[in-house]
Amino acid sequence: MASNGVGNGEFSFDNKRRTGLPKIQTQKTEDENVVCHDDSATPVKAQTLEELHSLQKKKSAPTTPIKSPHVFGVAVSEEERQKQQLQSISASLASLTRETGPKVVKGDPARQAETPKVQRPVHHHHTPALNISDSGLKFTHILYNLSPAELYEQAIKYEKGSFITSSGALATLSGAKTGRSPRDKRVVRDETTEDDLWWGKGSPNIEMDEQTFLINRERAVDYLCSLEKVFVNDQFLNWDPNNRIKVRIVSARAYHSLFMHNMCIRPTPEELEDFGTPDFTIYNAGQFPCNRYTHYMTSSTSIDINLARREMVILGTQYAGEMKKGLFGVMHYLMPKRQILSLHSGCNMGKEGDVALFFGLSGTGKTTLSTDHNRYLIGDDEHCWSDHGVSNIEGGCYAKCIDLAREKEPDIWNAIKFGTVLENVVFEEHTREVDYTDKSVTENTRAAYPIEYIPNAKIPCVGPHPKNVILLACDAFGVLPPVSKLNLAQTMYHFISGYTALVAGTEDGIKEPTATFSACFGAAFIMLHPTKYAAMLAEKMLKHGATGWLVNTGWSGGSYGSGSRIKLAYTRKIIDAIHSGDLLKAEYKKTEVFGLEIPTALEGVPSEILDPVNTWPDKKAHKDTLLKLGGLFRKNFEVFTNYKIGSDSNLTEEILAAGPNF
Ligand SMILES: Nc1ncnc2c1ncn2[C@@H]1O[C@H](COP(=O)(O)OP(=O)(O)OP(=O)(O)O)[C@@H](O)[C@H]1O
Ligand SMILES: O=C([O-])CC(=O)C(=O)O
Ligand SMILES: [Ca+2]
Ligand SMILES: [Mn+2]
Repeated sequence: MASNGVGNGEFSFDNKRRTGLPKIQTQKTEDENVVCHDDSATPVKAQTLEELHSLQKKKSAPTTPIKSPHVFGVAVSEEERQKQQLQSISASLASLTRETGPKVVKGDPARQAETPKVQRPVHHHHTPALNISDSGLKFTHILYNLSPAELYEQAIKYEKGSFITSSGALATLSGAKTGRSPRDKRVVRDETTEDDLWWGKGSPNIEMDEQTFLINRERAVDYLCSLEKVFVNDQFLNWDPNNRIKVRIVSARAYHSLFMHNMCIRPTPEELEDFGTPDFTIYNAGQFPCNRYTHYMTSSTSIDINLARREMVILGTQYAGEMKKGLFGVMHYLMPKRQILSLHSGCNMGKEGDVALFFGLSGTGKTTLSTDHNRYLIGDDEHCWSDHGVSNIEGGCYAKCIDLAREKEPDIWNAIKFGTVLENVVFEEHTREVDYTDKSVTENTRAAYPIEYIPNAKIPCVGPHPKNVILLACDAFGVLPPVSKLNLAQTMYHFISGYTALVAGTEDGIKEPTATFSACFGAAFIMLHPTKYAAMLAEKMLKHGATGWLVNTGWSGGSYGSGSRIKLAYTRKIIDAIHSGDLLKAEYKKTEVFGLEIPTALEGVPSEILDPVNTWPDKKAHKDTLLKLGGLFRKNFEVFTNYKIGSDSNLTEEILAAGPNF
């Protein structure tokens, strides 16, 4: 026992010769001149609590002009600029059957002090009383480009299911829909889109007419204008400054506003001053259903795109991903018109400037694998490839959270902090610790965060031409090799096929994997025929000498149920070897049926798993499954056999020959 004089079962707090707690000093000591009187504090600069609170805040940046604003070279006053901005928002919210837009005013109606006293409509001219609706008699309060902190307050105060989690993220519920509704996505078919777009079997563009669009638009706008307040976000898409698109998002929920704040590119205060008229507008009236008696409406949900009007209307779903992916669809139309390829892919860049693209359907690993601590993240989901290189379309990431673990995905884990929207997760009531394994609300739990929350994000999110094009498939059949090197024709074959096999609904016990084929790894978002995008990709890969790879992030050692998912650590080793160039130099052999070139050895990955047949205990079962998958690929490709890809019929024939052979 320590020789501090305290022994025999007694304990002490330190090793000084003391027998008990230090005495609390109540007497003034000589060297300290501490005064403890209540009246010693500096006087309060306010007479009332209200006044005191008003001292907390100073005017914030977005409404403060940085430089004197000009319109057509003529200086306009700040007051005039504010008026123009409100006019623009009122015009966005205008019903098409009434002469004027709603009266709009900035600020939260609950905070009267912040609401300007101007009770004067934006449009001064006298409008016939006949055309005024009830919602036209009142002001619609505009919560314009609020900050994350302001949006947190709005969400927590007014939206059920909004909570701050222990790491500071905003937990929200998206309501009845916890995923996208592709069967309710419609596009207006008019003279232009008739010829431009891909219609009919296999196309994601379900048609609607202009009139029906206007009915739904009116329904959304009337709903939004009937509210006390609406959120308006003015933001950008695409980091390529020459091909940037201005988007306006009008929504009823702080959740939607914060989600888009994170996912689109955030304008600087200066950029906001010059914003002007948006190129595209979303009306998100997600809480309000569409009218089933309206032509074309097959459910209470409708996501409607009108390219001519440059508008999108959302009714009957609050899932925020509809906005993100709806805009992606728009980019899939606008960018190819400018000879720019739009891609459903992640993208990152090595220290040497080597860029890699990661294609794949939902859940195959775009976000997980592009978020790589040793590389710069350009983006996780939506990119453009132009003559100048790649650019991210978005300003944020949207990561799957199910079974998220700090050790496996540290950068994503750490990005879930203040400002991040956490959708549909379950958390401990008291500590607010999120349980990422809990699927009670949905398996599709998600985190949306600004890209700069990833420490090695490449800002601005642009990079040179890709060196590697990695096609990801989560093959729950367990027959595709963990990695294969592809020639150009094979890359095109697999790009057009867009294969993955996930296992749905784990609750009801083991289910058969179901193959999904989604052209260009994003058939739900493309607007033109898949061969148009494929031809552009082939041309770009050839021109810039990019190498194609097929990586199976799914099963090994058997199909779902008997085998297991390939360890993320192994997939990361494979990806590292692609980036470093080591894999290009490896020794290869060809597989049966799919004719894929697979490496015989790769550092950090057990050699036996590189050829799936080695990992299957039942060789016959392996062969049967391989043939079954080959058959599914073949059947899926039938619809493409009559199309020419690019100007070269040689490439078309090569692509057709690059599929399974048996
Ligand atoms: N070997 C593996 N490789 C990649 N991801 C894996 C692997 N094993 C498990 N996973 C898990 O699979 C999921 C991949 O999802 P990810 O968010 O990357 O999908 P995504 O391709 O970005 O889809 P979306 O387009 O829907 O956002 C993650 O939850 C990840 O942890
Ligand atoms: O859009 C979504 O909801 C999520 C996503 O990224 C995808 O499905 O590709
Ligand atoms: Ca993703
Ligand atoms: Mn995606």
